[in-house]
Amino acid sequence: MNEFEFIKSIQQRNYKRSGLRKGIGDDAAVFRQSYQDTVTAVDTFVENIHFSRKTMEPFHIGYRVLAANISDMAAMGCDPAYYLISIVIPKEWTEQELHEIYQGMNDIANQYKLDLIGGDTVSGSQLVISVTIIGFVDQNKARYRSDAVDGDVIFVTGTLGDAAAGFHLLSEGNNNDMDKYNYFIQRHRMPTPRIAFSNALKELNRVALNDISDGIANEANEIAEASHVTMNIHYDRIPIHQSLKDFSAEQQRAWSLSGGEDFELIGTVSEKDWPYVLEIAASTNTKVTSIGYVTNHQNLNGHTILIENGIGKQLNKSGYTHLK
Ligand SMILES: Nc1ncnc2c1ncn2[C@@H]1O[C@H](COP(=O)(O)OP(=O)(O)OP(=O)(O)O)[C@@H](O)[C@H]1O
Ligand SMILES: Cc1ncc(C[n+]2csc(CCOP(=O)(O)O)c2C)c(N)n1
Ligand SMILES: [Mg+2]
Ligand SMILES: [Mg+2]
Ligand SMILES: [Mg+2]
Repeated sequence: MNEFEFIKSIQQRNYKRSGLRKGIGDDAAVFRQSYQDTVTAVDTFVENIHFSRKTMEPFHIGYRVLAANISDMAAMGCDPAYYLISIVIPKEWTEQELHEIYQGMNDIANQYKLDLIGGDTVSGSQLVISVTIIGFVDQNKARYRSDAVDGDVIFVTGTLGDAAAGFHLLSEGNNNDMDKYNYFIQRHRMPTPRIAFSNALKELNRVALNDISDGIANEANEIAEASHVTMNIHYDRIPIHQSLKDFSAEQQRAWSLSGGEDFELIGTVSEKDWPYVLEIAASTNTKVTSIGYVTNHQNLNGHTILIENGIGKQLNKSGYTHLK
């Protein structure tokens, strides 16, 4: 199959979004959206950095790369609508495997009602998939890392450390572990971006949000820096899955604080709005946990404090980083 046949084979027959004027098939895509703000992000997924043949089936590669991008849209409080795929394909990858990658993307795109509207296909020595995602949000309702203020409640969705546990099991586990801890493996391969929850918060005037791709130690600090506040987090309030307790205390700690790739949300809201957040959590079937509070401490602003046994210590960025 040549490049052009490949593009034809991955093209959607019908588009879901009414604003689309031109999808795949011209020099660029065209969409129209007159009254909302447009939100866009790009993330890249590289063989042996983000996944390996051992950790992911082709279907999961597609699913996971789009999930990461949808999660950034959740972190912005916006509704994702369109995506473009740039793919570098090594010759070792079969036609069948490539289609499975696209089936993975298609699966999650259908769940979140996204249209694939363009991309680029080239050959190369390593599988690299880059996704550009485009979404829409009501004017002035995009959620920024810079919106946390003194007195806010800090919350997270879901449980943390699941994806890192899954990655550990896929890399080092035996067959028994794979069955017993299938939940963690699924969470690594097929994360759940929290779009319904974050979009349902749109009635609130102010929410600070960030998604947890590198680990809460990173993302809490990103909010602290952007908002010039101190983030205070109780270690024993960080929600973990019951089965994570089967692992050592060191593993639980490393995975829940800096494992990354959970694609949960960390956010802050005023104390007054916290009961409303809990209502939205219930109505969108999303686990949400309060893990601490925001303060304004002149010399600690821009930092995160982790409180354990009543003692607070600075929690430095410790998650995954691509450049040393
Ligand atoms: N090479 C680059 N050129 C221009 N802007 C960049 C580049 N890399 C990152 N950015 C920008 O820096 C900011 C932070 O990017 P970062 O990738 O850390 O966020 P993220 O996508 O939420 O994290 P993750 O990649 O872990 O999902 C974003 O505004 C992003 O667009
Ligand atoms: C084969 C393999 N090796 C290592 C990891 C771990 N890993 C890779 S990138 C990343 C952080 C998010 O990256 P980004 O900032 O690009 O979103 C983490 C925790 C993996 N998933 N697969
Ligand atoms: Mg991202
Ligand atoms: Mg990024
Ligand atoms: Mg992000």
